[in-house]
Amino acid sequence: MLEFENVSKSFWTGKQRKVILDRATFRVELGNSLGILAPNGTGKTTIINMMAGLEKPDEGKITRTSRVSFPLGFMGGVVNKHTATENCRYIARIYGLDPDYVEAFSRWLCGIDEYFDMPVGTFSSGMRARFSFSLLLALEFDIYLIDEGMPATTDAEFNRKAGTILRDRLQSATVIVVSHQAQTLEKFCRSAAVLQGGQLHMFDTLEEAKQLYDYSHQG
Ligand SMILES: Nc1ncnc2c1ncn2[C@@H]1O[C@H](COP(=O)(O)OP(=O)(O)OP(=O)(O)O)[C@@H](O)[C@H]1O
Repeated sequence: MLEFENVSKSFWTGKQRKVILDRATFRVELGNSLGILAPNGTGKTTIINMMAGLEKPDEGKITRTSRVSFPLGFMGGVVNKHTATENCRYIARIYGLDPDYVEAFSRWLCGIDEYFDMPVGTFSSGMRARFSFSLLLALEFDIYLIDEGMPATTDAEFNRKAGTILRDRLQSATVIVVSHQAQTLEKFCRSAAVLQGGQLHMFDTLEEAKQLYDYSHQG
């Protein structure tokens, strides 16, 4: 379970206060994957980062009773001057997992051959995306956090392999996806929410959420 209680977050831009969340309260239960619809620039990344514990709320309480992933695509825990192998093994140890397994799984899924033993700083952006996604799937979480859908890699073979594993994982795990597009959420989510005026409005179905979203933002 992941719960926000009266969580507020805003940024001061130098001119005005940009409100992301205003005393928002909601809860995500295991087994009930959630899609959050929000237009660009309204705070999707900030909310996902707060869920992951990478950013703190200004006020309120965030409770995690399940293993919550880092956001898909997040490279903050990866050290550029170290190889993919070293990074994998180090991160596996942090999470108390078997480094041999995590390394072997990421190496296989990533499919970047000898680059896996080169410093991550030498990777192309596509390779970096593949590496961070492979690493995320090598680790075991109860709740996976995804910002704007699958990473945009141009490698069809990788997208197919990673997509299949992610779908399998979703049989037992829960996913929270934030996106500005309802289409991205269709593949993953049972229920959906719309971010509006600093509140998350929760709906039982994506269809209901879409109606509010289309009406408010596109209509
Ligand atoms: N540290 C910060 N200081 C000031 N403003 C910030 C800070 N971080 C984010 N913002 C602002 O808060 C708003 C929300 O940012 P965020 O990155 O969470 O939005 P987003 O919905 O993920 O955007 P996008 O879809 O464009 O990636 C933006 O206007 C952004 O400029």
